[in-house]
Amino acid sequence: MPAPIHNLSLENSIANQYVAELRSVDIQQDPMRFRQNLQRLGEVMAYEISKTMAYQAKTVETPLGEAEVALPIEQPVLATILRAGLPMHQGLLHIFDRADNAFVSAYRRHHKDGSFEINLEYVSCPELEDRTLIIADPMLATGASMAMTIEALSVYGQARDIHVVVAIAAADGIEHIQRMHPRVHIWTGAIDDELTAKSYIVPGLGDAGDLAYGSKIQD
Ligand SMILES: O=P(O)(O)OC[C@H]1O[C@H](OP(=O)(O)OP(=O)(O)O)[C@H](O)[C@@H]1O
Ligand SMILES: O=c1cc[nH]c(=O)[nH]1
Ligand SMILES: [Mg+2]
Repeated sequence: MPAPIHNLSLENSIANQYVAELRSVDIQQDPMRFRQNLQRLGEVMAYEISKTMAYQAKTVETPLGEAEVALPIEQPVLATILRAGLPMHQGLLHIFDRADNAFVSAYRRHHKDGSFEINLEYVSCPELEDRTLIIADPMLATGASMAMTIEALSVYGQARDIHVVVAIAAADGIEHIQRMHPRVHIWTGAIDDELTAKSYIVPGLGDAGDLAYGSKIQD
């Protein structure tokens, strides 16, 4: 049995407004708002994931006495995939403000026939053994970039829990991750059914990296 999918669109919450604005062809003309909506979604997801973590009772001294509070036992490792993952990563880091961080560069290298392969070139990662790992990337299309990232990070130790956080997941991408990495929890703002011939999510939102940071020369 693969780990459960957490689809935020199944419940009414403000997260649905952030996803709607990310998708909107008009609102996404404002790159600052696009990045901010990704960041806000990262913050919401971090809050949801924080409910699944382990806590321990601690005593906090106030100016007037002592308060009993349940505090997280550990800080997670927050990982992201350049470029498009950066704003969601920042949102996660706002909430898990003492987290360690990992960065991976992965991008699609396109061939003339329309096919592409994922190029994974740069990895920077702390020790992962027995830790909670949260990997953010707004788009889970075929799932190839995320699956390669999980494999690349596994070299740094076996994380106890792995959470993948995305704004929009394609059904194909979810299937790929569940097949390759069944232990991984997927948190998504929405699930879309289709991919184009070039593996863009439909209706999706377009190219998240370009919308956040501008177009790039295709490799
Ligand atoms: O599930 P997949 O089929 O692998 O596609 C998803 C990947 O595509 C996008 O990155 P992209 O390669 O466009 O790089 P960018 O962030 O530099 O735009 C996105 O941010 C994911 O990393
Ligand atoms: O729909 C998609 C698929 C991959 N990358 C994106 O930015 N959007
Ligand atoms: Mg892109």
